[in-house]
Amino acid sequence: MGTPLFIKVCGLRTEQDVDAAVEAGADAIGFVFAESPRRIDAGTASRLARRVPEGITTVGVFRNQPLTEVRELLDASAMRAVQLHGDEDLAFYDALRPDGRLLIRGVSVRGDAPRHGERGEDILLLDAPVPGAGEVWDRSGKRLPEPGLAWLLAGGLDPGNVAEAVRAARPWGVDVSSGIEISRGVKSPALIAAFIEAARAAAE
Ligand SMILES: O=C(O)c1ccccc1N[C@@H]1O[C@H](COP(=O)(O)O)[C@@H](O)[C@H]1O
Repeated sequence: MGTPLFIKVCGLRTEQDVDAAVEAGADAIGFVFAESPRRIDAGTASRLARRVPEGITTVGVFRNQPLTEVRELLDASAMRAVQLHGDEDLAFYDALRPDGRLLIRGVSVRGDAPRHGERGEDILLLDAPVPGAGEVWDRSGKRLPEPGLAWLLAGGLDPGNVAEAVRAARPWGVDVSSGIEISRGVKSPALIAAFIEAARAAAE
């Protein structure tokens, strides 16, 4: 397919899961600071992030939280990227931009998918209506970003369906949370490895 697929695994909470993601070749690892069963505090995120080699992007995930809280948590945990997954407006993105972190805009697609770059984001993430719920959304008839733009497909992906999703939607990258869990909020190193292997194979 040309450029290698960018793979983000999200909602990791333990050393074992982080090590599995690094070992399996994830490009980015997400730590959830938003309201969620996967939420962790800054101290835990900081401890886990220290296990992540420099070339892998650590991502703090937020949803409709105050700017001061977002910035405090990002700084305290030394995240390399920020994912805003709510209704954050352009001013919110503009305020974070000078911090120099990669900006990821997570969008719950209900009608048409938004265009890449409307908030000045580096990466657009298209997700199901309820983030982190493991739901596949209906992509049929939807205008997806053009090839070459940095956008991630998310929403109900798992080791069994990611290959077909990559072949059909041709995303720049993929993001997963529920599909690599054995129960809500509990990741499986085996599923992390299986997901990354299946996604990579589909993109070759
Ligand atoms: O995972 C969460 O609980 C979460 C909470 C708030 C914002 C985003 C969240 N997760 C994001 O959801 C998608 C995919 O989830 P899934 O694979 O369908 O479970 C992914 O972008 C996560 O970053």
